[in-house]
Amino acid sequence: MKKFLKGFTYAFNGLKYAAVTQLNFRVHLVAMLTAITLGLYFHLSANEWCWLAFAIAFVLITELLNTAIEILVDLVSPGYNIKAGHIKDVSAAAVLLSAIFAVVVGGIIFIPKLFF
Ligand SMILES: Nc1ncnc2c1ncn2[C@@H]1O[C@H](COP(=O)(O)OP(=O)(O)OP(=O)(O)O)[C@@H](O)[C@H]1O
Repeated sequence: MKKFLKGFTYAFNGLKYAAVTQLNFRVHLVAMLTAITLGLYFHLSANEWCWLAFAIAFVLITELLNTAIEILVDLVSPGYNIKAGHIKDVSAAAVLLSAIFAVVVGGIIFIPKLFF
């Protein structure tokens, strides 16, 4: 049980590290809070909450994995290496795609409620 709880501590340390060191992660957290606030205000349906929760989790998870990959690349390849650059670029592209997906989901849910 102690070991199980320690696993949570490590995971929270990872979240804290990402929040402290990564501006993008903080931006995503603010976007998440904004989306949740709007969701509460507009009384979203269960289906809409599911899509929103999925989009939010998807972005945060890809950002966390991107951060882990950046750290790993810097660890194994501290100097300039074209492949290290490609790895970071591809990893960043995954975050970009997930963010576009979240914007599309947010748009589908909120644009009709905000403007029509
Ligand atoms: N070791 C390297 N060798 C070659 N190119 C690199 C290397 N490290 C970074 N790059 C290039 O520079 C870009 C930015 O890298 P960097 O590590 O600053 O990422 P970042 O997303 O700005 O990270 P952070 O969120 O820590 O600021 C990468 O996407 C990659 O194209």
